[in-house]
Amino acid sequence: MHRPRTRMSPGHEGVAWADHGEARWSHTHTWDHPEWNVDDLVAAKNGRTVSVVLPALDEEATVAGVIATIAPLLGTLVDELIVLDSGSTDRTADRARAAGARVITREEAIPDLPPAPGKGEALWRSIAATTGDVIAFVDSDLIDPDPMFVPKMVGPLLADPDIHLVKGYYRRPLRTGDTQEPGGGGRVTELLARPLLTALKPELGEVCQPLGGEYAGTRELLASVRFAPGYGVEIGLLIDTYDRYGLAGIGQVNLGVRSHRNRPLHELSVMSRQIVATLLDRCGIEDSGAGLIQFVPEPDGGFTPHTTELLRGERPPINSLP
Ligand SMILES: O=c1ccn([C@@H]2O[C@H](COP(=O)(O)OP(=O)(O)O[C@H]3O[C@H](CO)[C@@H](O)[C@H](O)[C@H]3O)[C@@H](O)[C@H]2O)c(=O)[nH]1
Ligand SMILES: O=C(O)[C@H](O)COP(=O)(O)O
Repeated sequence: MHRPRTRMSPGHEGVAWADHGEARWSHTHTWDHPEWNVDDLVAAKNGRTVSVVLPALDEEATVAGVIATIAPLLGTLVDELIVLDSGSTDRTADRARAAGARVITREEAIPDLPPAPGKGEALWRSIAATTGDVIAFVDSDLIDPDPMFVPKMVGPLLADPDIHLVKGYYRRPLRTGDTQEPGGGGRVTELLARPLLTALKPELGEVCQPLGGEYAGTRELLASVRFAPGYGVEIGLLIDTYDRYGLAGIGQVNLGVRSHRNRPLHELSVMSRQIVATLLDRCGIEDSGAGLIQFVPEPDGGFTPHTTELLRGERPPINSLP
């Protein structure tokens, strides 16, 4: 496969863009109009294998729909498709199996170690449970994802040996009740992650969706980095990849539109607290470690404080396990 074309247009005046040699990273490592097809990618695999991992916690409503968009690639581009069940108590596992995925629990992935809660733990264990040279992650709460999500994400990894992490980016609608706001989604991304990243790691300000759950990486990278707990996992992986390989090791690909189950604001606050903890840690800034206090409105007009503690317990690189 030829190196895919880059199409991110410039014109962001006033932004201190990172120079990547002669060309800016946003030109050389951003695929705004990816044009490769599955046959191109199969030819580019060259003996390498691709695993797709769907982390899932109680996603019975959507998991089968996500699998249905990826299962047709099994045996060609995709060599294995697993759902890493993060402790679901609903019918996620049954539905995932019926749709054509292999379901692996956290305990099965690494039997000798009791599982911790959170998404980071599920992804970390999935590295041990899969064998692909390239691993693509797709959230299992997506609604009508495009079947080209995985082919688009793995393209740069198969084409360029210097790239180790490819983040998807997209338009993000926000659904509230019966209404849908086309560009209203990605609230934590836009209000917290991108501003804070720009302040502390300005070169990563060019990454459109630092938090998005659709990304792919080489096993070389993913087995050799630590995994942050909970929802800190994406920001941790992004910064750790940057610190190891620089921007040259990262790519991003336009996946079109991504809809998912939009969480209520109070759940996103807890997610944000976890992300802040990992971001500060990766930037060498001390965090108080305090849990987030939220004020729950009561029927009588008052509020009750409720604290959510931070998830702790960074996981070491999988390839450092005995
Ligand atoms: O303990 C958990 C929590 C979540 N999930 C799964 O992880 C995926 C994403 O979780 P979700 O709660 O839907 O996250 P979002 O609200 O969509 O948050 C965004 O931002 C997070 C922080 O970067 C990322 O982890 C998400 O992938 C990204 O979509 C879903 O398939 C979940 O079922 C688990 O497997 N275990
Ligand atoms: O990635 C994010 O910013 C959070 O998952 C919130 O996304 P949403 O605003 O689209 O629900």
